[in-house]
Parts: sequence; C-alpha cells; structure tokens
Amino acid sequence: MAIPCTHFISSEKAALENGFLLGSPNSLSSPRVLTQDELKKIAAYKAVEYVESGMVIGLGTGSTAKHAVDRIGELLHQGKLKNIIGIPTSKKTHEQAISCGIPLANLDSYPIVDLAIDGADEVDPFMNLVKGRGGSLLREKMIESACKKFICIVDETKLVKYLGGSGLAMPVEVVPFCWKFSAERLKNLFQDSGCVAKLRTFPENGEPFVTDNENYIIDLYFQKDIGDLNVASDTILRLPGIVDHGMFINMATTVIVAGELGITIKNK
Ligand SMILES: O=C[C@H](O)[C@H](O)[C@H](O)COP(=O)(O)O
Repeated sequence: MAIPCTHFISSEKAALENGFLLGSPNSLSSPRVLTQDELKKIAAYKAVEYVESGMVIGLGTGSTAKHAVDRIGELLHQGKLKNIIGIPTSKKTHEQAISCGIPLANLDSYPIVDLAIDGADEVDPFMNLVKGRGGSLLREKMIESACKKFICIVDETKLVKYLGGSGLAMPVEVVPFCWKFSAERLKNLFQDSGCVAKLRTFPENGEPFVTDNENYIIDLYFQKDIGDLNVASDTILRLPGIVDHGMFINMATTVIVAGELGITIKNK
C-alpha cells in the first residue's frame, strides 16, 4: 500500500518533535513514495548493520523484524556474517529463521544475548514501546530483557506522544482460566483512562487467539493517557492471572525509524 506524501511530512515532524535525530536524509531520496513495507525493510537493514560475526542475536517477530531475519540469513549465506546464533522470539520466527539457515538456540543455553532486533506497535518520545499486537510479547520481553542491546525498528507511523496514544490495542497476556474476570479487572484498573478491554479473537470464527505459550490476549484500548507507565505496569502485573503486558518500558537501547525523508536514529 502506498502512503501519501503528506503523511510522511506530518510524521517526519512528529519524529522530530519526539526527539529523534535526523540520520541520513539523502540516503532515502527517491522520486516515488515508499510503501510502508519498504520503510520497514529500510529500518531493518539499518539495524542489521549492527550485527557482527560471533554474536548471539535475539530475532524479533512481525512484519518489520521479518526483514531483519531475512537479511541476517542472506549475509550468513554470503559469508559476510559467521557464527551467528539466533534466539527466536516466537514459533513463527523460529520457522522463518530455520528456512533462512540461521543456527538457533534458546535462553537456557545462551542467557546473555548480544543484540536483539525487533519491531514495535508504538514508540513514545522516551523510547518506551507497545509490543504484542502480533501476540508475541512474552517471549519478546524475556529475550529482549536479556540483551546487552535492543534495537527497535519501526516505520514512522509507529511514533506516538504517549503509549496507548494510537488508540489501538495495548495487549495483555492472561491465563485462559476465567479470562472474563481478568478482563473486567484490567478494565477497572484504568477506568479513569476510559479503558475498554476485549478478548482477542479470530474474526473469521470468533475463537480466542492463543499465544505460543497457550495463553489468551486481552487487548486494552485507552481514550486518555494512562500516566506513569511504571505504576501502570506494576498494577497490571500484581493481578493474579496476568502473565505479562505489552509495555516495554526503558528496554530499547536504540530506536531506528524509517520515514520518507530519511532514517532517524535515537540512542539511550
Ligand atoms: O507481537 C508482535 C510483536 O510485538 C511485533 O514486533 C509488533 O507487533 C510489531 O509488528 P509489525 O512490525 O508487524 O508492525
């Protein structure tokens, strides 16, 4: 899908307002409008430049991270990268990495990960993220919290003023047992922010979406800023039956944003 140019102009402004430093604007100079997928690929390829031979790499999940996994596989195949160990953040990425020929392991054998590269659903000005709209938040959080560096890669549509600000889902992984009870409790926690809590289901049959860990996802939608993220996180995690939530607070060490006018890179 091609995104109209005006979108990029306003989003570029948003990038700058969010404190992202303009990287190499000319590198993307193109006479035509780039698709969102091309921007994802540009961010992903930039992130893979940080990968060195011998590294243990957290392999993210989603349509942006997919490009990074493909690129790592390609560089391995060309002999430009050697001795990489990939730690996949989902079953889907596990399959993709195998098909790309990336040797895989897990956190039990490699508890310290050199670098993870993954996408996000939202990025706030402080590099906090919402993740998990693809349902992979738990494994992503386990692996990305074990990383020395975590590079988040996004196209500029993911930039928000505050988490939840896109009006789209903030996922919470819950055990299936009495999920309605958990959904009600989650909603009540954020009454002041006009929270709506919905079980994630497949539109075609109404069946619950089941995560790689056999849990359900309750998607929270906010009408207002939820305020202090650490307080929100602690409050959610204190509820019995909650496995984890999609707020990744203070975890990304670098955010790479690809936009029509260039790549912006922000480091911690
Ligand atoms: O569960 C999914 C992951 O957190 C993804 O990294 C996130 O949803 C971003 O996905 P995409 O790159 O497809 O927008």
